[in-house]
Amino acid sequence: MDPFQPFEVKVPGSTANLGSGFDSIGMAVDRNLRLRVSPSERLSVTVRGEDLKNIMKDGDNLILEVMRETCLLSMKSLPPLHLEVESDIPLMRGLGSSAAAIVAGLVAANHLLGRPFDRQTLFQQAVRREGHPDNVGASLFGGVVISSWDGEKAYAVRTPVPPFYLVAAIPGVPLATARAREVLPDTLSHREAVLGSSRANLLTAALLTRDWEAFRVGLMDRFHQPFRAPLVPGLNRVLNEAVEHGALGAALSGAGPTVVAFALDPEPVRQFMERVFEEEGVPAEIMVLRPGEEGARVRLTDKHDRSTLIGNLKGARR
Ligand SMILES: Nc1ncnc2c1ncn2[C@@H]1O[C@H](COP(=O)(O)OP(=O)(O)OP(=O)(O)O)[C@@H](O)[C@H]1O
Ligand SMILES: N[C@@H](CCO)C(=O)O
Repeated sequence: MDPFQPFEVKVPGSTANLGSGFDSIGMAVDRNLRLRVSPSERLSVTVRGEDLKNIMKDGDNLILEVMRETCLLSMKSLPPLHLEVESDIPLMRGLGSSAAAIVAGLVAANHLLGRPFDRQTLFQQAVRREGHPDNVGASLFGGVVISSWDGEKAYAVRTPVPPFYLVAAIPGVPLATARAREVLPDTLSHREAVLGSSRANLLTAALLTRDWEAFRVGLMDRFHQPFRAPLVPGLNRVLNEAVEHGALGAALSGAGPTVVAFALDPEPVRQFMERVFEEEGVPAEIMVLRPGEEGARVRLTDKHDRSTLIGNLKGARR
């Protein structure tokens, strides 16, 4: 591989499902993972933040794994390089941290390889790696992405960003997606499936037309939230009461435990969410977010850009 100029990949986090759009609808949010890549004599990784340090396994991590796999698709191996990872996407909270890491690894490796893969190909790879298309679609393309995956091929349509805020209650305790998927049933009755899919159809139309009454109803999910509610204190109260406090509606964000309400005026909803989680005795950070317009981006950088990160983790595997 040719010597390369240092670069940065910026990838947004995301909220997936939006209630009834289970494993299909994702929306980018204004929280980002930044991956800086520069030439080096040996492979090393620097991360910022305790959360990220804790997920390094023997100096290895998901981003590196994906970069290696992507290089192998081109029959190349990863050159020695230095990676710096910084992220304000909370880990294992339902805001798409794993999808952002996967997309960052794919986009970075593709850049190093001279961009042999187009975005559609990267999307297919990302979906395969994540196991569902909603978060990775939003992280890669930005905006609201509606997709479908049959286990072999994924289809995605990017739609315009809605004008609302997201009020997110992010509990202090993580919930792994794998755990939150274990509680889902293997089958649903035909009646339930028809109701669930009609809600998702309504949700899609409402997002496109900004019909907020249809949006409220469309958010009401039959596919996952009823089964995950016992794992997420505060969820049912927010789902049932947020509208009375000015929200357009509410949903579990991704696999949780973050609960998100959508609002044109976020302040009354923020106060309501703060109260709910306090009364439930669940420490949670309440954040007001905006949908993210931009998907993953590469920017060439210089040495100066790389001086801000701390915490060198040595011994990354080659
Ligand atoms: N910046 C990162 N670098 C390396 N690995 C990461 C990074 N962010 C997340 N991961 C990996 O993703 C895992 C979290 O994935 P998980 O699907 O459980 O949570 P999430 O993606 O935050 O939530 P959700 O999928 O519900 O939005 C972490 O344990 C770690 O292995
Ligand atoms: N659609 C996924 C998103 C979380 O990664 C789920 O709800 O399990």
